[in-house]
Amino acid sequence: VENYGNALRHAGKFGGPPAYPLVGNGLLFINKSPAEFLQLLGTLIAKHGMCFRLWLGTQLLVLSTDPKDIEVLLASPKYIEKSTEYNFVRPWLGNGLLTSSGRQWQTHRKMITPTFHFKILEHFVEIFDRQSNTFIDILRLYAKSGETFDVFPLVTLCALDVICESAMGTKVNAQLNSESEYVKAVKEITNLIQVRFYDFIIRYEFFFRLSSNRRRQRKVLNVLHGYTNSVIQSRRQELQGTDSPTNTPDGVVANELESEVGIKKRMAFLDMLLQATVDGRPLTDEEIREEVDTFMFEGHDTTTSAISFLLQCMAKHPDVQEKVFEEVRSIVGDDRKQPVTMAMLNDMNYLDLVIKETLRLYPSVPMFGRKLLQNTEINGKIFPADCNVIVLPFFLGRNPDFFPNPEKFDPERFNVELSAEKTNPYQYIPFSAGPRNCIGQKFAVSELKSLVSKVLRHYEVLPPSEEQEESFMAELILRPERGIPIRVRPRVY
Ligand code: HEM
Repeated sequence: VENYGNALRHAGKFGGPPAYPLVGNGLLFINKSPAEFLQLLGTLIAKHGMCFRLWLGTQLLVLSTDPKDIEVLLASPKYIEKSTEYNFVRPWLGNGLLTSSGRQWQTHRKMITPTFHFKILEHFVEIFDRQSNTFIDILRLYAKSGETFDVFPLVTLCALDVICESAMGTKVNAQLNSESEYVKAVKEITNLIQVRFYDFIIRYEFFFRLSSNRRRQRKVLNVLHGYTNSVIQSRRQELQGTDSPTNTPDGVVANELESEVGIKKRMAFLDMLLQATVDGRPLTDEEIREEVDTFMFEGHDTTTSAISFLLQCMAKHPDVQEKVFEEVRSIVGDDRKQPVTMAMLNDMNYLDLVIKETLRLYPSVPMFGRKLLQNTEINGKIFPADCNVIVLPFFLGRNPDFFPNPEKFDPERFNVELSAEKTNPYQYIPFSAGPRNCIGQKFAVSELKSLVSKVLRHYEVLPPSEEQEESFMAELILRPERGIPIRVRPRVY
């Protein structure tokens, strides 16, 4: 109550739509579909500017697309507490890297950072390459028929295969077996979390606990945590050299590489966690599970969104597609079976620009938030204690003051001379910035390059037979409301 009074006092200085006692601006969001929600935010930004407040019930949100404020917020190690919305993912991810704060976040971030060293990333390139081969095989059917299809769910399964193998060292074979219990559970949990974002009632823990969603969530979490826990147990035993590979609940052999003669032992993210220490002690099983689950979530939904929109951009802009293909061909050659190496991916400079431009228009994380723990002055404004500051990369990327002619898809904005991301680093933040930026950025970009270059080596990506208008849902990640319809046809060269 004290904080509510304090927030009320200070919130008056921020502009924003008229708010009513207790419900605040909640009524604005009632009966809106997720797609309408993002449009509504756009309208509010146009009306109230780069920094304004919203009341969701008694919760104060300050929405920011002002790079100056965002710089203060993100560059400082002081403001690392995440906003209220992150509580919705806590039942699944606990206090993993995305959701934790304070000392736990600091020590874990320090421990996990070396895992993303470029030398270690090289081990994952083989996984990217192999899983994109499966993806190519699956597309063959659509290339044959020439029909329009939604590529989004296919990309989801591929990204899930990649992250499962990279994070846990196990194969769920999602692309070949989308009926797997684990795969279905991942899909269901992300749906259950997303509903809470927009449902004015079950945003509150009290009402959520009374809802049927809570019971469903419990069941799904049993599957998810059960799987991760059993993989952790079997990996731990193997590392101690006391046991042979164990079967996981999906009947998947958790570890199959180590014993094969001549194959270098590849470390999954999990193996590194099992050997790491914080404050001189090994991690508990629970801490390990939370970090692995965090990677499972952060590491597949985001890349799915990025890869899908990237493929859509290829379909819409054949000239750009042609240029990407020519670059890939000049690096990898004409043999379609040639596996791609990290060195080759690093050489794909034009594809880099294309990825940057795709993430400007379609940032996989369209918004993220921080909670301020005390009254905080930022550029002369007092942000009250307990308020949630919501940063909106989606609208930053579409602001004509920052990116002239923003609707135009133009990868050259990011070339060495124009270098749109360096001119003001806080206008372009698809991976966030500062100490709490995306730890998986390099992993993600390599995965994107690997999959998209493989697709272009086999297929031409074409627009759907009937164009449709773009419509987005800003959920945990940016999703197309009606999927990503494309066509493919075998590439001749
Ligand atoms: C195109 C793909 C991706 C995009 C656009 C992206 C974007 C982001 C953004 C904006 C944040 C900050 C979120 C916040 O402040 O709450 C973040 C954090 C994070 N990302 Fe990514 N991400 C991507 C891929 C990945 C991948 C592949 C992984 C893991 C393999 C990953 C792991 C993480 C983790 C663990 C955090 C939390 C870091 C921390 O709080 O210290 N991300 N990501």
